[in-house]
Amino acid sequence: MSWTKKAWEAGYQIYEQITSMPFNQELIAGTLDKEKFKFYIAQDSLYLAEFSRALSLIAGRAHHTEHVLEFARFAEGAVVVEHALHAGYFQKFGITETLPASPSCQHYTHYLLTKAALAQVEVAMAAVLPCFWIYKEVGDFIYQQQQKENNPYQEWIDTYAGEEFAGIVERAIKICDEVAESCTPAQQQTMTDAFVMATKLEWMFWDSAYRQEQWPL
Ligand SMILES: Cc1ncc(CN)c(N)n1
Repeated sequence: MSWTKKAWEAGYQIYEQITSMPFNQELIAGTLDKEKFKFYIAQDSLYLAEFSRALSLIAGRAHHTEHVLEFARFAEGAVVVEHALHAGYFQKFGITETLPASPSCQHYTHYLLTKAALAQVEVAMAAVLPCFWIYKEVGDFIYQQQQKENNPYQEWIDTYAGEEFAGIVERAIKICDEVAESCTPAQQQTMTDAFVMATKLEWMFWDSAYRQEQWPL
C-alpha cells in the first residue's frame, strides 16, 4: 500500500469529523453566520501567508530539482490563487482590519513552520499534505452535498472543489509517495504522525473559526 493511502486511513476518522462540523454543515446549507465566515477568512489569510513560507522552506530543502520547483509553485499558488479568493471576500464582506492570529491559527502555522525548518524534509512534506488534501476532500464533499442556490460561500466551495486545486493536490500526493519510498518504516511512521497531527490542526482551525476564538488574556 502506498504511504499516502496509509496516511489517509490513519487520519480518516478526523476527516469524517471535519465534514460533520457545524462550520462545514452550515457552509453547505449557505446558513453559516457571516461573522464566523469573516473571522475564518481573516484568520485564513494570516494562515496562508505562513503556509506559503513553510512551502518555500520545503522547496529550498527538497532533494530533487522537480520537487524544489513544485513546492515553489505551491508556495506561489497559496498566495496568488487562494489569496485572490480571500481578497474577493474581504471586499464582499467589508473586512478591513487586520486581526492578530488566533491561538489555533498561530499554533497551526508554527507547527508547519517548525516542521518545514527543522524536521526531516519528507516529514515536513507529510505535515503540509493535509492542507492540500483535506481541503480538496472537504471541498468535494461540500460541493456534492450543497442544497442551496445563491450560496454566499459558493466561490470558496468552487475553489476547493475545482479542477485546478485537484491537480495541485494530486501533485502533492505524488511527491509524498515518491519521497516516502526512500524512507525507512520508522521514518514513514514519523511522516504519518505529522500528517495526522496536521489533520487535527485543520479540525481545530475550523472549530476556532466557528467559536471566533479569542486569546484569554
Ligand atoms: C487552514 C487552512 N488549511 C488549508 C488550506 C488550503 N490550502 C487553507 N486555505 N486553510
